[in-house]
Amino acid sequence: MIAVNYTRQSEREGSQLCEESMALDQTADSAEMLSIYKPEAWSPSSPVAIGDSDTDSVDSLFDESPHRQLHVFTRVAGRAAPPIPGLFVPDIRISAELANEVTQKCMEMYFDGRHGINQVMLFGRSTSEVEGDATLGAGLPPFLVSLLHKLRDLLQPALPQQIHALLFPGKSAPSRARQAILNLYNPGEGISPHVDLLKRFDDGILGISFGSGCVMSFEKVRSEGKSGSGSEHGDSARWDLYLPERSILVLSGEARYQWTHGIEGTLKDVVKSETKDGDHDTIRRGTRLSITYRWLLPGADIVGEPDQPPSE
Ligand SMILES: O=C(O)CCC(=O)C(=O)O
Ligand SMILES: [Fe+2]
Repeated sequence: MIAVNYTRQSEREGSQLCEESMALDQTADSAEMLSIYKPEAWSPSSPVAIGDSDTDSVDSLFDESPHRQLHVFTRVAGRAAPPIPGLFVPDIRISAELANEVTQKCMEMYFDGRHGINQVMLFGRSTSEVEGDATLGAGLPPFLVSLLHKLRDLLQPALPQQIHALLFPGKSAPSRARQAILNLYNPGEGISPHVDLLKRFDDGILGISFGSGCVMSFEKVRSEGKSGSGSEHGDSARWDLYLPERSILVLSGEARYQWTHGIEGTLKDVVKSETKDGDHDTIRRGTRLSITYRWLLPGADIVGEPDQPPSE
């Protein structure tokens, strides 16, 4: 087995959203103190804005000052997968027992805190029947192979058949190289928006969240030659989706190739309320571990270079 350890390049830099999230963390303990912009259910998230406004949807942070009214808007993430073709987040969770087992193994084997590592890449192969015991990831540590097999069974009724077959090829399918990437995020850490490397990874990406939820943001890759802020003019779109712990994410087709995914480095996520329409929950980030399985393209030079940043 080959393992490659990295310190992940993380944190989204320079964007307006990031600055506002900082403001969220620094200025308020609860979302009630903030002005929350609430987009319609499943309309793409609207841009963040700071400035004077007297609309009903915002409250002032500084009501007592008539001269300086600062309004902070933030996005409210949805809880159901947005309509991006090829994106699947089925409404199922792996069991708490399995999640604990896997997390414990990862912490013991890779993230014991000795080297400041927060990213590990592991490599294996799916094998076919002719080679004897067929597995979905021979060469990966047994607990990651076993997780793959459990995911195959769990996802069987939850995904379209061809997407399931893309992730879990049958026993007679040719052997393929597969990577498992483990990412550990302390509260406040994230990963820059990116498209997984086009020259290294094939279609069909499977990710599982452990230990904490987080909001994952998806942004449409801009077509070449277009510029400008875009979102109000139809050439860009963004969705924010809350991924609860033990949930499973699948990226394929358009979602894998035409949209970036990223996680903002924030201590709290603002998410649509599960119980009350039009309301929101503020959810504190815990330490999150993610495991992502990806197919390597034939001949991809896989060892020695970081996976981020990404789009090409
Ligand atoms: O942590 C996650 O769920 C996403 C990780 C990711 O996008 C990556 O490693 O390419
Ligand atoms: Fe990624």
